[in-house]
Amino acid sequence: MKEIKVGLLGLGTVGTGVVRIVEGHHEELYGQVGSPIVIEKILVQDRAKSRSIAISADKLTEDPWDVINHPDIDVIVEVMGGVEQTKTYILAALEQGKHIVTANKDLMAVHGSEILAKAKENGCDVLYEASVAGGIPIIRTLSEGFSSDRITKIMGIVNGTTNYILTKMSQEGAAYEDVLKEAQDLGYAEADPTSDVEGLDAARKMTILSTLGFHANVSLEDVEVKGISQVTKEEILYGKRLGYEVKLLGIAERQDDFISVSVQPTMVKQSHPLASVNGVFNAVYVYGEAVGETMFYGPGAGELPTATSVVADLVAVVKNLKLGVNGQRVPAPYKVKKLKTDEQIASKYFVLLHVADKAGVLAQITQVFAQFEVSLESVLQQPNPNNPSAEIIIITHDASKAYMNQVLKHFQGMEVIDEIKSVYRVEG
Ligand SMILES: NC(=O)C1=CN([C@@H]2O[C@H](COP(=O)(O)OP(=O)(O)OC[C@H]3O[C@@H](n4cnc5c(N)ncnc54)[C@H](OP(=O)(O)O)[C@@H]3O)[C@@H](O)[C@H]2O)C=CC1
Ligand SMILES: N[C@@H](CC=O)C(=O)O
Repeated sequence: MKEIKVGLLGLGTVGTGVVRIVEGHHEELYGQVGSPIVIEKILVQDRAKSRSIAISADKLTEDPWDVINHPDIDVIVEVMGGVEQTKTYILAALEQGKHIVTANKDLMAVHGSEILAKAKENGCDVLYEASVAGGIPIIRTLSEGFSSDRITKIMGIVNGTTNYILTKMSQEGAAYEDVLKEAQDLGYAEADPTSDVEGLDAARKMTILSTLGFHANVSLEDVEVKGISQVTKEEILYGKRLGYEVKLLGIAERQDDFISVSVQPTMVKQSHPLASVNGVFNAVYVYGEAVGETMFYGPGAGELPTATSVVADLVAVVKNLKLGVNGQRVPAPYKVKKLKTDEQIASKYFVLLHVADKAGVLAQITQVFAQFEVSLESVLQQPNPNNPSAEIIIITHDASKAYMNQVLKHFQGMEVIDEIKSVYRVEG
């Protein structure tokens, strides 16, 4: 019946949600773990800042060591963000035998293996469910639910901010900057939203998911990343007219033992379930050799959805404490990582070209695709509404990335092509 004392690092969007759930769902938590869970001490940057919840002043501290070195605290919940300083705190806490729950994908994507090794050394849990796809329990799903299967593909929308922006641009014709500001005000965006819009946040999450799904140590450098800052309203409209929605997709694929991981704006066919995942919602497709196709859907960011996952991890740590089995389920990648070459990566492509509006141009262009063995699914030529050139929109069949790059390189030297306007991967 001993109280479980928790130290909280951070009382921002997620930290506030954690306090609300620990206090508001007291009965549910007590019922499951058989002990009261109490938030003992909270690290903030500024104790004087006004807060949206009532917190007694003596719980707040600006000194991290008040929390980390607190003798009665069993579990540290890290929801302050940041990488190097945060890593120092977490390693110090683990050395003292304290268990860690974190929502920090930046930290886990870069230093996850070192932190998990330290946890193992000290018999501690490190759980990080909230670090990917906010309220969707995708980490537990991959590491436990699919532990019997061989995962071949993980594909999804794993950043709420960019999905919110793309949805508003697509459905309301909203301007990129205005919607980004809204996402920040709603607490979805990272402290530096560049990591959302440039795809880095999604890349960190895909690093975590592919490491778990493929049992190989995938690092951030292995992920090819492109964000949404260059996506235009025009491209979104073109996509719509042809039956596609632009989504920022994380795609991790495995064939035999070779893997590829990328984050890129993708034209998703409107009939594909990912095309109708809108706003701050995330969705992750997991393909397993045995299970086939599965999809997990839910809110990807925000105070209470994210805190739900954080507190679920806290419950898991406390259950392990009661059973005396902490630190015994640290996932360790056991496969040697082998990355696919560009020749091995295949997908369909959407290509929008501005070309000279004269006879024979289309034939010259399709000839280049044929030369590099890229076959075409559809070709549309129309006058460019803004100038005397013509627009050609091509959707290819599956083509290797290497051949597609050759095609694009060839286009750069062709007089009849004014501009390669857009190139997108296509899914669905
Ligand atoms: N927001 C979301 O929807 C999601 C966020 N995450 C992750 O959760 C973590 C927290 O995010 P979020 O709640 O949005 O962040 P916020 O910026 O809203 O909150 C950060 C909190 O940490 C405190 N803090 C930050 N740096 C320091 C420091 N150096 N020393 C002491 N206190 C510090 C701040 O103090 P003060 O209040 O005094 O400023 C604040 O309370 C991040 O790792 C983020 O990536 C994961 C999933 C979803
Ligand atoms: N900034 C992130 C927050 C959750 O991880 C997002 O928008 O998804």
